[in-house]
Amino acid sequence: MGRSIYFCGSIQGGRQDADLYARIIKLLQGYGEVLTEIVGHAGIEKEDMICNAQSIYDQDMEWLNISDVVVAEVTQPSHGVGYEIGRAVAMRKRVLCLYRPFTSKWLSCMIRGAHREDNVTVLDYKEEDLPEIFNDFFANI
Ligand SMILES: O=c1[nH]c(=O)n([C@H]2C[C@H](O)[C@@H](COP(=O)(O)O)O2)cc1CO
Repeated sequence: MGRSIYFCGSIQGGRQDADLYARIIKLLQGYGEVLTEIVGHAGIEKEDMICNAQSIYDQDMEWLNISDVVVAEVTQPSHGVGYEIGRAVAMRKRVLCLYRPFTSKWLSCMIRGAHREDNVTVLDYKEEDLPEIFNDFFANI
């Protein structure tokens, strides 16, 4: 164990999948410490109103830096999630992007096209597949 996991999910991009993020975070906590647990909290977008964007950015970049692995739910498009993935790739982090294809959302080619054998994995998934996906993914990290 002892891994630090940076989980990315849409906040200002739309909170339609917030409950799913909370369930994913719970599963991920079986594999390490999730630094960005707050992404699954109900009411976070309202909390943000009273917070400072720069301090959130600075904290998140620090967490991204120290993380061992990045897991992103990318179905709901989000500037912040796309930015975090781009920075994580530049830092040569191991990145897992999870996309649910059976929705009306299309995945950006800047995410789909980032898939590489060695460090970036982009997977189409259904929620019921997650335990097996995480078991396989974390077996090598
Ligand atoms: O309050 C916040 N706290 C925070 O950690 N984030 C980070 C984590 C999420 O993975 C990502 C979401 O970006 P966005 O808000 O553009 O959808 O940005 C984003 C916000 C709000 O933009």
